[in-house]
Amino acid sequence: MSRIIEVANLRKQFGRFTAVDDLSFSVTEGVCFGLLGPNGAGKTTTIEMLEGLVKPSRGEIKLFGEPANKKNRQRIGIQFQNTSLQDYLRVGETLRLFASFYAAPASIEDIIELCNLDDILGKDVRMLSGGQRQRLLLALALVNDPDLIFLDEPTTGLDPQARRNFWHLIDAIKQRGKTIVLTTHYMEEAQMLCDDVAIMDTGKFIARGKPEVLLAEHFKGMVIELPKQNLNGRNLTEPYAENGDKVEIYCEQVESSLSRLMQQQVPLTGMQVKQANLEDLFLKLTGHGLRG
Ligand SMILES: Nc1ncnc2c1ncn2[C@@H]1O[C@H](COP(=O)(O)OP(=O)(O)OP(=O)(O)O)[C@@H](O)[C@H]1O
Repeated sequence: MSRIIEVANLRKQFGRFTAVDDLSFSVTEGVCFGLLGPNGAGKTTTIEMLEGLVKPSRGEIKLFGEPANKKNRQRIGIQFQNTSLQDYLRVGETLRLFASFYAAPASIEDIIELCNLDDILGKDVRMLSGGQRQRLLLALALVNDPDLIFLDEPTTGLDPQARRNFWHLIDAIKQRGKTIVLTTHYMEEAQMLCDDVAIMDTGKFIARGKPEVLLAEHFKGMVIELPKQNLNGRNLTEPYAENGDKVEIYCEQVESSLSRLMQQQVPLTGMQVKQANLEDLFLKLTGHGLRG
């Protein structure tokens, strides 16, 4: 499989502040690559440099095997966090307007079907629900039949059902062999959709790889989650991290960890035992939770 994106020593400074700090990575064809991290980690700045919207302070970007340029950027589609749509236009008219910007647009009918827009084609874009608007923005990102698609926090603000519906759409796009770069701070979303992830914090990658491989590398067993107040000042013998009003205890064997907790007379009310996910990995690597 060829490398669709290759980045070497990419950096972005805003004045003296380093938003993206010397990233080097590549993304293979047909992969859904997730850039994950909390607010301010540098995800948007990174993809905006790849998209050509922000000039890097340093570093090299290759797209489709060549230095990024106007021509190979025509092969990308972008769904921005916020896109202004033309008031008073309907969904169908908006799609046709965007398609008219390109010499060889994709089939509009195909995109309507893929993005499930049939029922809302006649709807004024100002009247769309959050989920409908995101579906339209995704359709607009596909209108030039791109080989590489950037989705910047596509499901932020959507309710859980709309988010799940959107995941199905992204899956359908993946089935067509397109390469996707997605930013998100929903680790569950990344785990569902991404074949390859980079977890970002303060402008750097702190982990990179397939979600299941990263989790297997960093967690040998299960995670016990307890309300922090249950510890009541006790120091645990198990390795653990604090996450807001909870603590996460990393255990290789649940039974022996539970009996040690009971020996220490830690109350187990409100306890949950769970499989570690990417959110737990972020906490383990940084010592702080994703949502501060
Ligand atoms: N034009 C700018 N001028 C100064 N600082 C900026 C500018 N753009 C971004 N930053 C800063 O760079 C850092 C990274 O921002 P960025 O938007 O890339 O993060 P992010 O991970 O995408 O966060 P979010 O999830 O909130 O979108 C932040 O601290 C942000 O305030």
